[in-house]
Amino acid sequence: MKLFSAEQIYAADKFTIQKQKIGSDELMERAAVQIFNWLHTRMQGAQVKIHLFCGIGNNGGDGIALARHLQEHGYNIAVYVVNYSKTRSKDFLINLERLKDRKIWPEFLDSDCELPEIGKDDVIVDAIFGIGLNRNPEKWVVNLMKHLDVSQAFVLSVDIPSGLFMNKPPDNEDFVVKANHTLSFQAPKLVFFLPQTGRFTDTWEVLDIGLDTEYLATTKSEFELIGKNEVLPLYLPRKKFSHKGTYGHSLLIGGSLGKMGAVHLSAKACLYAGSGLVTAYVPQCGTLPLQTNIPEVMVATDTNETQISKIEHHFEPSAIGIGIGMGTHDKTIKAFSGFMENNKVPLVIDADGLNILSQNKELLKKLPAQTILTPHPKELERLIGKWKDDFEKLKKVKAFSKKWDCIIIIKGAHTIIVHERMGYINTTGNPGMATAGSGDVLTGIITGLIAQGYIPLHAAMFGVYLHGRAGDMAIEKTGYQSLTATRIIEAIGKAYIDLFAVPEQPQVQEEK
Ligand SMILES: NC(=O)C1=CN([C@@H]2O[C@H](COP(=O)(O)OP(=O)(O)OC[C@H]3O[C@@H](n4cnc5c(N)ncnc54)[C@H](O)[C@@H]3O)[C@@H](O)[C@H]2O)[C@H](O)CC1
Ligand SMILES: [K+]
Repeated sequence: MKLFSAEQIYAADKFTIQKQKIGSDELMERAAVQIFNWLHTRMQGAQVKIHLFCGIGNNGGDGIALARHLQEHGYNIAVYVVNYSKTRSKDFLINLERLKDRKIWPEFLDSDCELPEIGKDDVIVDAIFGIGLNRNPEKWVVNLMKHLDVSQAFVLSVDIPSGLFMNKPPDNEDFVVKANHTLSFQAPKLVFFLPQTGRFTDTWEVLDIGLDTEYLATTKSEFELIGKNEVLPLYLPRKKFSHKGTYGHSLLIGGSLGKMGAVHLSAKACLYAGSGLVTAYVPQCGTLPLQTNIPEVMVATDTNETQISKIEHHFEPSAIGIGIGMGTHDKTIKAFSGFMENNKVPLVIDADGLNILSQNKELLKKLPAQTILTPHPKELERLIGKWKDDFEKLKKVKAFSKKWDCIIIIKGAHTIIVHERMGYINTTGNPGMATAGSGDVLTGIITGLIAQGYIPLHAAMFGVYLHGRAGDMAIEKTGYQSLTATRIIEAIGKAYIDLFAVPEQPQVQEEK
C-alpha cells in the first residue's frame, strides 16, 4: 500500500473531482459519511456525549459535516469551531451553513474563551487540523489540546492527529493531539510509522473516500507499506523436481568466544527459511556446540580458537551473511577487510560486520552490488552519522543506499527497508521481538532467501515480513515477555503457511 505526501493527496483530490465530475464538497461528504458509519456501527445510537472540535479548513469541514449526520441520527453532540484563522475554506463554510439550516449552532472558541467541560467517558472528535498544517498552532490552541488530553475522554482523530505535520516532527509534543484512534482517508500517513511521530495515535485505520483508482495506481510514492498482499507475489514456490542444491548454499560467518549463540541462531533461521545447505564459518571454539546442536548445519573452522582471524571457504556459496557475534578484535578486522577485498558473493552484513565497516569506510567501495545492511539505530548512526529527526534519517539513508548501491534495513517497531529513493515499511512484528538474538534470526532468514534465488530487495522485504509474522505467531503461545529468538525461528514454518491461509468466512446458518 502506497503512502502519499500531502501534495500527492491534494493532487488526487483535484484529479478525482475533475474525472468524476463532482464538487469538492462531495469528497468531504464522503469523508464525513465514512466516519459517521464507523462511529454509528460502534455506538449504535448510545447517548454518550460526542464533542466535535472543528478547525476552519477542510479537516474542520469534515468534522462539521459529521456533526450533521450524527445529529440526524439522534446523537448527543456538542460542536465547537476552533477559530484559529479568519480564512475559512469554502467547503467548511458550505457545511457550516448546512449545519445552521438544521438549527445547530456551534460554539466558537478563540484565544480568550472558556474551555468546555469534557467528561472522561465522553468521546472527542478531533478535526482541528488535517494534512494542511503548515506552522505551529497558537498557544491557546495548544492549551485546548492539553485540555482534551487531561479530560481522558476517547479521542478519535479525523485523518491525522491535529498538530502533526506530514513531513517533519512537531517542535514540541504538546503541539499535537494525542489520539486513541485515527481514521485516515484513502491511505495511511508516513508519520504513523516513525518512532517520533507514530506515538501520537495508538491505532489507525484507513477509510476509502473513492479517490480515483487510476491516479492512486499510477502515482509513484516514496514509501510503501509491506503486508501480505505485497509479499505474496514475491514468494518463490518449491519445485517438485528439485534437490537441495536448487535452494542454494548459505554461508554464515561470525561468532567469537561467548557470542557463538548468534551464529547458532542465524544458521538455524537460515535453514528454517529454506536454504538448501547451510555452512557456518566460526572460530574453533564454535565447532562442537554447533555440530552438537544443529546437525543439519555444516561447520567450517577458523585456525583461531576464540575469534575469526582469516576467512577462507572452499566452495562457492550462493549467499553470505557476515558479522553476527563476530566481535571487533584486530585480527577479525583484518580478516573482514581481506574478505571484502575478494568477495563477489551476494552479502548480508550485520552487527560487528557493520561496526567494522563504519570504522573502515574505505571498505564501502568493496560492497558487492545490492548488499544488504541490517543496522539497529546505534549501528546506523555509526554508519551514516547523526540525524536531527526521523525524516532526516530517512533522507540520509536513501542517499547512502544510492551512493553505495546497497539496501539498508532500519530495524525498529516498523522496520524500514530503504532502497535508493524508496522506503518499504513493514507491518508485522511486535514489542516481544525486542529480545536478544532477534536480529541474528533476521540475518539468517534473509541470507537463506537470497541463497534460494530471491533478488536481494525481495529477500529483504520478504525476510523482514516473515520474521515479523513468525514473531507475531510465536507470541500467541509465549506472550511478549517470554518470546525468545529460538521461538521466532520455530514459528517461521507457521509464518510461511500463513501466507496462504484463507481468511475464515463467517458461518451462514442454513434455513430449516
Ligand atoms: N483526499 C482527502 O484526503 C480529503 C481530505 N479532506 C480533509 O481535508 C483536510 C485538509 O484540509 P486543508 O483545508 O487543506 O487543511 P487543514 O484543515 O489541515 O488546515 C486548515 C488551514 O489552516 C491553515 N493553517 C495551517 N496551519 C495553521 C496553524 N498552525 N495555525 C493557523 N492556521 C493554520 C492552513 O492554511 C490550512 O489551509 C484533510 O486532512 C482531510 O481531513 C477533505 O475533506 C476531503 C478530501
Ligand atoms: K485532525
